[in-house]
Amino acid sequence: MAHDAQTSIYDELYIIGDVDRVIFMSEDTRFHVLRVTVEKTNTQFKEDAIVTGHFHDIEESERYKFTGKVTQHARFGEQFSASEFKKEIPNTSQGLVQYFSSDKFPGIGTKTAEKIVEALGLDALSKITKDDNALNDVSGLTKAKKLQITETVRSSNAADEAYLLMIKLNIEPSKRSKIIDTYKEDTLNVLQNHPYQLVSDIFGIGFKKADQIAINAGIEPSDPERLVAGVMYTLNDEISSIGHTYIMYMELQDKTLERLNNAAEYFSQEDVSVAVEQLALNKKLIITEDRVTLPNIYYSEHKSAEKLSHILRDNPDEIDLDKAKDVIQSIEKSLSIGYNDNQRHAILNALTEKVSIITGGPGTGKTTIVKGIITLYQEIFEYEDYDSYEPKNYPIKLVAPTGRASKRMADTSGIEASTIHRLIGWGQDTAVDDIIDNEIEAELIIVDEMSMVDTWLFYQFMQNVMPHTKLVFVGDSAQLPSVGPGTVFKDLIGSGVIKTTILDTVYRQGEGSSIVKLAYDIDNGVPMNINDKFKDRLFIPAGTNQIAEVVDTLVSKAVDKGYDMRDIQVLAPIYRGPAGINNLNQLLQRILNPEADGKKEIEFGDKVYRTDDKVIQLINRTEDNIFNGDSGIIDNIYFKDTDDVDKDTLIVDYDNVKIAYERSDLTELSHAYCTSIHKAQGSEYPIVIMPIVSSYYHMLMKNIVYTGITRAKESLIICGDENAFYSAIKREGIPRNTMLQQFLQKYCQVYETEPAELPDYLTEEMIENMTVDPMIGMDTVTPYEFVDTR
Ligand SMILES: Nc1ncnc2c1ncn2[C@@H]1O[C@H](COP(=O)(O)OP(=O)(O)OP(=O)(O)O)[C@@H](O)[C@H]1O
Repeated sequence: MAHDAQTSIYDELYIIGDVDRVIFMSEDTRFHVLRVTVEKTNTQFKEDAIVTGHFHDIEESERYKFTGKVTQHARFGEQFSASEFKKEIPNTSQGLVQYFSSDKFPGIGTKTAEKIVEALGLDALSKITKDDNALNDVSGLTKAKKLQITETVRSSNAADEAYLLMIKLNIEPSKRSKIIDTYKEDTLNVLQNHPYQLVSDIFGIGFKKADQIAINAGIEPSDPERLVAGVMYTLNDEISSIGHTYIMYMELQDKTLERLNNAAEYFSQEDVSVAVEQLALNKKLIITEDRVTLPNIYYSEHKSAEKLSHILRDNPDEIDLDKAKDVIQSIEKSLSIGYNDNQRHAILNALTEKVSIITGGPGTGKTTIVKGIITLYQEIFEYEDYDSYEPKNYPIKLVAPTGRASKRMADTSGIEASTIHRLIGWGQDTAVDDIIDNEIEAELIIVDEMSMVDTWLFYQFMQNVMPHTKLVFVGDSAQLPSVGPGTVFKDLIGSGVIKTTILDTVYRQGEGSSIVKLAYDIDNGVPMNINDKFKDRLFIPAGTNQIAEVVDTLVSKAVDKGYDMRDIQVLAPIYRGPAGINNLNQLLQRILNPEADGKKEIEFGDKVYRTDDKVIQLINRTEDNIFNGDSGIIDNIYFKDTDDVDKDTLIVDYDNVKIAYERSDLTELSHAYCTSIHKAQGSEYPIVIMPIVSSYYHMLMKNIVYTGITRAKESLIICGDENAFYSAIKREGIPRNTMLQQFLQKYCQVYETEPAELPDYLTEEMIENMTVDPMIGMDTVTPYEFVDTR
């Protein structure tokens, strides 16, 4: 059915027909499956046809012309897949009467419809569209009715026209409806005259797309709206792709000009300055000295520092230190270990300081210290038996930024732990930029995996901490920074205003782990030979094109030896290419969960999900307590045609919690045989297989390799190119510009006499009314994944 460019216009396949029934419609993407009674066609469909496609507004009983191609569906046979559709304007009296008496025009019956057609003739619709007074010739219509008919005809025309234009402009189907719903009758005007508005109003339409639309609409590249959108886009891009919380004014100017002046000098430095100042006046961005940032980010860093300084200012209650030391001794006895001095200080700091920090690499005793802190609090403050409390009333709260990390905390401590989101009540109805107001009742909050906490999440957390609550932040500052902007953990440590314990004695090495030693050597820049053999780690040389084969062999062997697929995790830093996550997932699915009788399958995009597949959740699903990066197993798939369900449904089992996904939710899932190192942060696996090849070039960085390695508990296999490995461990990530450290120092030094203040225009209301996405850390896209690796 393919047509070449010269003949396609003549050969274009079409069906003109009446829509009998809308069999399926996805609210999200507006993908429709229709049964159509064929009136006229140049295809093989004689009486009726199943027509599929993305349509904005299809009405049953209406006549449309669909253009597209004939496709073969695996289960349902031949269908017509439409790329364009257009309402057929009724061109007979009877058709027009039917149209005016349809549900579209409530209160108009056949008689009135006949009068309209009689008075205006066959071009009634075009007359009504063009002439406000067209309906005056029709007797018996009230003024209100005339207005209603005119508006309905015009908005229906405008929506159809806008929809057709969007198809021509190559705007994705899922965005088309959002655009029409946002701008309504103004859609055409926005698309033709103000396309740069889409960048800030429609999530997922970036500057490049708006630029293309503008070119097609004949808008000059020197248009002032293009400049304003370019500045905002550049600022957002720097923040989301690198993780900065601000960018230098000069850099913003240069980068904006670089982006906008590609073929000619459309704008000067001065033009950019004027646009930046105007945006600042309109409170779309904040300029402080020579820095520029987004209001919500500036506000988050400011407010977090202010709140921390308030908490730090209060002196904690007097503590019986002798008793505390005795309790620590008894903990040591019960655990059969002797805490080292650093560890002991870390435990005591949790009691004597309002806020304290514990940072250390794997195996340095962070978990063991957290256990000690909990017992110490229980003994000193004589808490009742844990089981006698409702978990939400227990005075100690354990939290982490991911579901998996919080589950680990609960497992190792024996008391309930939750995600930060859950603790503060960030739920289903919470929009991304809502400010949460939900004070946490607690005497002590311990936050683990702090390196994963970004600026916005930290702000949301801090605002809900009560002034008397003590805080302990635990993490490994050598790990990857948060996905969202900022380096919160490093800034808290760097500020010097919070008592920090750096743990540097590794205990897991004593248990014979060379994986931990490798991680430390990488962090400390110790020379090494990756080819050295150890019982728990291995390096296998391979080129990019051999990675799939090597991974195949390794995984097949592990499965033969009886390992479960949940024990083996392949980690890669990029999605595309032969050694990318997507390709490795396809391969691993074939090995670990092949097609088989009795296994149900559902196709979605270019993926096939099968029962027993290992999958990963890609965004936070707070209402179900399932988070970005959680992985589970497909438990079952139900089809509406054969099972007793309204919609096709896929059930994923996350450690015995079963979550249902409808088709439209499947964008939230991916296969998890191979995942990105970013998504594996906060998780640990018995066996990690980590390819490192030169084609990962942009992602070959020390903290990425370090984070991947430290996910392995028992065995680590690195396969790839040793030079790629050595260059990666020498390369630091791009440093992030942040302000939290500085704000914290400023607040803590001046607090007693001269509290620093937010600019008075920067209020919570303003943040709530912002249109800029705050890029919260749990987004599906990581800063590094923006990098084009081809
Ligand atoms: N002072 C100590 N003396 C002896 N063993 C210790 C000491 N501190 C910790 N350990 C042991 O070292 C091992 C690692 O400790 P722990 O799990 O607390 O480290 P961690 O920093 O939480 O590691 P990871 O981040 O990898 O989970 C445990 O087996 C623990 O019992």
